[in-house]
Amino acid sequence: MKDNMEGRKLVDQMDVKFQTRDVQVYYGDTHAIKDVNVDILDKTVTAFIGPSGCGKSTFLRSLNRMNDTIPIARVEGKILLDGEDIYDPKVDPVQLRAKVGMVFQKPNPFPKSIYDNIAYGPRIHGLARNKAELDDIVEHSLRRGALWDEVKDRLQEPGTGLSGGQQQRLCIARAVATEPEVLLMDEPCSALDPIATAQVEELIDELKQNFSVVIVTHSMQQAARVSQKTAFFHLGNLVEYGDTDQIFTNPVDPRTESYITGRIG
Ligand SMILES: Nc1ncnc2c1ncn2[C@@H]1O[C@H](COP(=O)(O)OP(=O)(O)OP(=O)(O)O)[C@@H](O)[C@H]1O
Repeated sequence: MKDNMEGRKLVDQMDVKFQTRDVQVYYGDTHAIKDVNVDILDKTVTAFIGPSGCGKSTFLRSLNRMNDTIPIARVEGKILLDGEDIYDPKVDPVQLRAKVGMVFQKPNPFPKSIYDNIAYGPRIHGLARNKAELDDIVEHSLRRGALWDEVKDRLQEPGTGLSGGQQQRLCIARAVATEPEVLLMDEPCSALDPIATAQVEELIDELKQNFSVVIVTHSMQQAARVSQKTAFFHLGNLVEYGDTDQIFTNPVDPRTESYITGRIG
């Protein structure tokens, strides 16, 4: 991987959320992720870009062990979150996913009320001692999801009755309700119209004040708008990682340049 470290200030260890070292992911005999070494920063939006099938989602899912749910998937190498190996047998994947939340391509609210969509995670993780505390978490999370004003008078209505963009903000609010440290987003706007996309992008910009956000996107415009760091993947390799401005204006690797200028992908 060509990492343009020259001139870049040395990153303080405190700023690093994930360190990945020599990460490989296999699906049976398919080697989907090859030797990926990257540091993902706190309070930063990192975009994963690259042509279809290059491994963006696979690598994203390895960061909260969602690949564990795919029987033929195998992860090798080290993935450290705040210095702790997330694949250590002592780590409970359910607790890990509360710390490393995920938002998917298609909004997927539970078939429950708006309130219960948010309250579900805090209830199972015992984050509220009583109803008043749970109410506070629900309100705070919906505010963080930029949805509170639109739903505060209908919290008992089904989450599935909201518009697509509102459902996606509900899913983001649900993910933040368990007080995660990282939010993984796999093409979170691909099912949304331009107005809902703009709202979610604005929200991502706010979320980075409190979280490390990693977003997979097919839209280079979106990567350029929302992220400060960009990682370009190609055929399972992390080809280039650096400041988003630099990746889009002055890529080091010819494969990155071909992709951003539309010659591959
Ligand atoms: N569940 C799975 N079982 C077997 N192979 C898989 C599975 N998921 C992904 N793959 C393979 O792993 C490789 C990487 O796929 P992945 O979905 O991570 O790429 P991607 O860059 O996210 O693609 P896209 O942009 O199209 O979503 C591909 O060759 C894909 O066919």
